[in-house]
Parts: sequence; C-alpha cells; structure tokens
Amino acid sequence: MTAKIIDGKEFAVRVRTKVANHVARLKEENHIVPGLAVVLVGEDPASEVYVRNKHISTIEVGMNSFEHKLPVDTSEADLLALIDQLNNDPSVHGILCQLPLPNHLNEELVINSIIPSKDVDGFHISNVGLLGTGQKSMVPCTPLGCLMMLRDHHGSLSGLNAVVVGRSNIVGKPMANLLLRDSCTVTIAHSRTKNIEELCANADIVVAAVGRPEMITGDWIGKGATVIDVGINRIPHPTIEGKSKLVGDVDFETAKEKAGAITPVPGGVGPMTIACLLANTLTACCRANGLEEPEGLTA
Ligand SMILES: Nc1nc(=O)c2c([nH]1)NC[C@@H]1CN(c3ccc(C(=O)N[C@@H](CCC(=O)O)C(=O)O)cc3)C=[N+]21
Repeated sequence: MTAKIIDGKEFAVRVRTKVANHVARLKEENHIVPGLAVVLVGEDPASEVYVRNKHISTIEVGMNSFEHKLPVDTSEADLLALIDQLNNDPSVHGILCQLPLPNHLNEELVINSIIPSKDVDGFHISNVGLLGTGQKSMVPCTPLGCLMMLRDHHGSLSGLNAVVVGRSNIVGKPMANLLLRDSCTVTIAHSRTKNIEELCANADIVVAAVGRPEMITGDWIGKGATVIDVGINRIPHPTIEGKSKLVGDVDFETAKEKAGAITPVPGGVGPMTIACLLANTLTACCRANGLEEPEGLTA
C-alpha cells in the first residue's frame, strides 16, 4: 500500500480562497481592509524569500501588506519603537516579526512587546498561556495548518494516539496543545526520548518537527498512520553536484510505503503556514472590529 499524499499546496489554495472571499465581504459590507505588517531585521536570504512570499500572498487575498525591512544593526530600542507604532496603528491587524532575529536582539522581549491581539504568530506568552488553558487565542500558523490538514483527513481526532516529535515553542509544544484540545492522546518525543521509534510506530498520527533531514524512516511509521512533516531542510542534491534539494524530517520514500496519508516537502506544511498567517490576520481583524470570526479558519 502506498499512502495518500496530502496536498498542502492545494489545501492552502482552498484556505486562501476562503480568506479572500471573507476579505471581499469585509470591504463591501464594513469598509474594512485587514492589514498585516511584517518586520524583517537583516538580510538573511532565506528570510527575504519568505517575507517576499508573505507579501505577495497578502496582496493576493486583498489585504494590505506593510513591509518593514530594518538593517542588521538595528538597536533593540528602535525595533521596539517600530513595534509600538504598529501596535497603535488601527490599519494594522497583524504583526509578524520574522525569526530568527540577529543575536544582539532579545527575541523573547521583542515578541512579547507585540500586543497579543495582533500577534498573528501566536508566540506571545499571553497567547501561549491562552492556548494552554483552552481559551481563545492567536494560534501559531504552522501547527494550525497541520491541525487543519489532520481534521480534514480524519474528520474527528478524538481518541487517536498522536506523537509530536520535537518540543520547540513554535511548533512542537503548540501542536501538542492543539491535538490535546481535539482529544488526542498526545506524546511529545525528543532527542532524549527512549524507544522513540517504537513510540512513533504505535501512533495513529506522527508530526515531525525536529529539523533533522529525513530522520524518521518507514520503520518508525505504523501501518496506515498519518504523517505530517514540518521539516524544511536544504541538503546537497544526491545526484546533481553543486545543487541543493529540499527535504523534510521524514524519509518520504520509505515512510509513504507504510503510512495511510503523508504530507510531502515541499508542497505540504509550508504553503499551509502562509495560508494560516493570512487566516490569523483576518481573524485578528474581525476580533478587533467586534465582527463574526471566519468559519473553519480558526482552531
Ligand atoms: N515569525 C516567524 N513566523 C514564521 O512563520 C516563520 C518565521 N518567523 N521564520 C521562518 C519560518 C519559516 N516559514 C516558512 C513558511 C513557508 C514555507 C513554504 O511555503 N515552503 C515551501 C517551499 C519553499 C521553498 O522552496 O523554499 C514548501 O514547503 O512547499 C516555508 C517556511 C515561516 N517561518
């Protein structure tokens, strides 16, 4: 048996279309245009590509996009001043500060200076706490995208065994919280976990978010399990010298022979992350204006 490939690109188009339709309605009925501000400090080429993609996608769904590119030696005070300005700007409903930040900037401090209602990354400690206690919050984009694909595939997640491999604040921990809220039995596995392969092999759902290229192979996957691959790793191309290749944390070729469904890399979780950023910006805009929230686009 070979797995159903969960097409994140196609799914993301569906999400973006829903967002675009809702944005059009907001414009017509309420004369409101949701706005997303993206802050990039420094000139990391990968970050520039992401920020550029976010900008294009934001415009495509009819939202306002405000890009703020700051030099790599920007002081913490200047960055905090910009965030303060965006916090107080009524045309900005979502603020994303691209991570990682240069070393001289305190990431936690910067993230926690974003007003929680505009924190479309869901990284602010208030949003983390709200999610952890099952209250309404902004939910991190990557785990939200994974949840949408899982719900779509399974219908209900209630009672399923889920293993999240990786314990990061941006993916692993919020993913585990979301799955728990959908009544999965959740295990968070990491580099010190004993019998990690066996643990994964007994799971109905494996979410891989470790950042190690192709670490999770087919023998870690139970027959018919759903595999969500969050990893985005650039490795040297196996056959073409001087070229690189994008792979996930899952060894796709062997895992797809065991899994019931699996997300590819690229074209899986990545496109959903950007789609969920747009969904979160729309949600933040609706909440800010006391309007009904979009259906099916929140956790
Ligand atoms: N504050 C903050 N929020 C983020 O959400 C955030 C961030 N910082 N820093 C960097 C990471 C990375 N990230 C990606 C989004 C989309 C793709 C994506 O669409 N990937 C394509 C492939 C793109 C390619 O070819 O390189 C895919 O998987 O199909 C990847 C990575 C968001 N991030």
